[in-house]
Amino acid sequence: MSNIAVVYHSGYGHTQRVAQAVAEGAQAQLIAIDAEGNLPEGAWETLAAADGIIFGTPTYMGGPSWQFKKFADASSKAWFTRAWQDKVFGGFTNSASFNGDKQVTLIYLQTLASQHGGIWASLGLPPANTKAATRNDINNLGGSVGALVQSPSDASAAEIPQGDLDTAKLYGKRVADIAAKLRG
Ligand SMILES: Cc1cc2nc3c(=O)[nH]c(=O)nc-3n(C[C@H](O)[C@H](O)[C@H](O)COP(=O)(O)O)c2cc1C
Repeated sequence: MSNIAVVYHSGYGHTQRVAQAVAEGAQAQLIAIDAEGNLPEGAWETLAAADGIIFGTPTYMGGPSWQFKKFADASSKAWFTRAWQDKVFGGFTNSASFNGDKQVTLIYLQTLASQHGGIWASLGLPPANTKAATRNDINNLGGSVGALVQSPSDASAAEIPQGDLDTAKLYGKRVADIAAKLRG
């Protein structure tokens, strides 16, 4: 059993639902970045104590939300002290379009983890990309770096495709399992 924290921002609730799925898979603690880009009381300590950290943000204008970026910049304090060195990291993003430039966001999250000296966990799931594939399948969006989720622009958080949520949950479990193995 490992100790994982999922730290995420969500402007309108879609990414929050994804974060809950990831946290369920990882048996993780959820930390919400608020609308001002700040963390709740005690969250930096929780992150410092975690074996693994999973980042989550919607893709806004081809990158992370500014609130997530504010958190990332504030993490430079942890960077200075190498507080997150050798932790396991993962990341997920959610956006309205199938592509929507989500990959740019994931690469940003991977880079942030690498700046901190982290060990990045890939998605580790094959794509469902045959003619028979549906949005209920695991990894129908065909990601590899982290978990991708598509919420149609007119869909509520309750209408996120089940396959993407299941993918997010499996990814959370993968990050937790890797962290447990590394902890020994
Ligand atoms: C300011 C803004 C920028 C957005 N930019 C993109 C984008 O670059 N690509 C995309 O596919 N969707 C984009 N969207 C759609 C959001 O990613 C989508 O609505 C997502 O589900 C929002 O997640 P949230 O409810 O957690 O905030 C954008 C939405 C907003 C509000």
